[in-house]
Amino acid sequence: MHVLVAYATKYGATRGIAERIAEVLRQAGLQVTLAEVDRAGSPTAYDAVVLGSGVYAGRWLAPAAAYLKTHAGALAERPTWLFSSGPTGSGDPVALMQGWRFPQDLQALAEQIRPRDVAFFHGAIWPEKLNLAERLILKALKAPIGDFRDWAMIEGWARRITAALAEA
Ligand SMILES: Cc1cc2nc3c(=O)[nH]c(=O)nc-3n(C[C@H](O)[C@H](O)[C@H](O)COP(=O)(O)O)c2cc1C
Repeated sequence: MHVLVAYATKYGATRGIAERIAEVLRQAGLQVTLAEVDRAGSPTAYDAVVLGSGVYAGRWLAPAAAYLKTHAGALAERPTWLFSSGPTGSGDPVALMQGWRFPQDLQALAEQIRPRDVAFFHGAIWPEKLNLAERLILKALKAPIGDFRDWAMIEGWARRITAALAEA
């Protein structure tokens, strides 16, 4: 079973999450290709796909959104899992983002693809990497600064993927 773990990242937080997911899948004996989404190629080369993106102003990064649009048909034909990396701060990510779970503009596509699950993980913000506009936005929003990625939550989700694929 060959699984693609593809991601879009601006500052590396989502890459780290994708790497951890890939590690858990490999430990379970799956063949895994880990790739930035614009280098991932078609989903038709894989038996299953895990696709994730960092969230900016409520939207996925453009390369991840484009991949979902371009390959919706192929993704619908194979087990697909989607995840977003976003909120900083402790507590449930959906509660932290006032009920937000997945980009509004991609919801119809996601319904078409029928992913096995759609996860929303805590993200990470490294202020020194941000441009001035981004720093000002985060200051105005009073967003907590730091690495809030919840590795136990991420690994648990990845283990559920391995369990589902073992049944497939
Ligand atoms: C300017 C800016 C806007 C952001 N907007 C959102 C948002 O709307 N929703 C959210 O959950 N997280 C938001 N975040 C947090 C990022 O999604 C989070 O830091 C994520 O882990 C970044 O992933 P990346 O480093 O892979 O790009 C924002 C961060 C920045 C810097």
